[in-house]
Amino acid sequence: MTKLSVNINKIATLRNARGGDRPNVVQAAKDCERFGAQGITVHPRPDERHIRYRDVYDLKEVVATEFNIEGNPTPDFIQLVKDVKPEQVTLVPDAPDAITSNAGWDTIKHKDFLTQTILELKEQGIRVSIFVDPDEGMVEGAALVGTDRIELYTEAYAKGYHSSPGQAIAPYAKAALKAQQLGLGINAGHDLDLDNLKYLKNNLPELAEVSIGHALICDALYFGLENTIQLYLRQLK
Ligand SMILES: CC(=O)[C@@H](O)[C@H](O)COP(=O)(O)O
Ligand SMILES: NCC(=O)COP(=O)(O)O
Repeated sequence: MTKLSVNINKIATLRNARGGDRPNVVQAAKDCERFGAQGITVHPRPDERHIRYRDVYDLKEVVATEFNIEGNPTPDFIQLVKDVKPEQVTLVPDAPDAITSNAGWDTIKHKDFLTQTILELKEQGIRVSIFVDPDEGMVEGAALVGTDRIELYTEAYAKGYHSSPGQAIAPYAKAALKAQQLGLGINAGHDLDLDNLKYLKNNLPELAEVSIGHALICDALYFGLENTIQLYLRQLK
């Protein structure tokens, strides 16, 4: 079974546009769960342009499914994660000024940093995942730094899917097989949508979880949040 974790960053983007509390991020998380989401993902960024650190503390009080916090492991982020103790943290090497996540970890170059950080978080009883490109060498490096899971960065897959699905999925299938052989759990995310999700799922049999935000919230404008979550869940059957 592949779990759907809804990334609610874009709900916070909308709220922040007016400075009030509409839409309410905590209520949105509860509703996503009520509508079938099996997890809630947030990716607080240092400028708090969408999810704020305060939201993460508030969400911890209500999220009843799997809470996944993604982000660059700066000292502030590490402290937040240690305070909140989510079920899963996903480490992402995004620059503070990046519009969105734009690369996976170089697990060889950052081996010492990742090893130490992952150990620190695992000691808190938190499952750790790291964001990686679909590259077998990077997956081997991920196994060496002690992570529980990897999250395959799917932007390249999403970009290539329409012109050549087979070509787009090939490196992901290889990377996933390598991860499976090394005993790593496999998550995936970034730019997944109603068009490309089923093919990804069908080709990565061990896929434990997808986190989806941007496209899902856009779809919800047209189909409503409940229907949209059901549509995504259907792609994962
Ligand atoms: C790691 C990843 O792919 C997502 O967390 C994505 O970066 C969402 O972040 P934004 O909502 O800031 O684009
Ligand atoms: N980890 C990926 C994520 O949380 C959502 O990414 P996107 O669907 O907003 O591109």
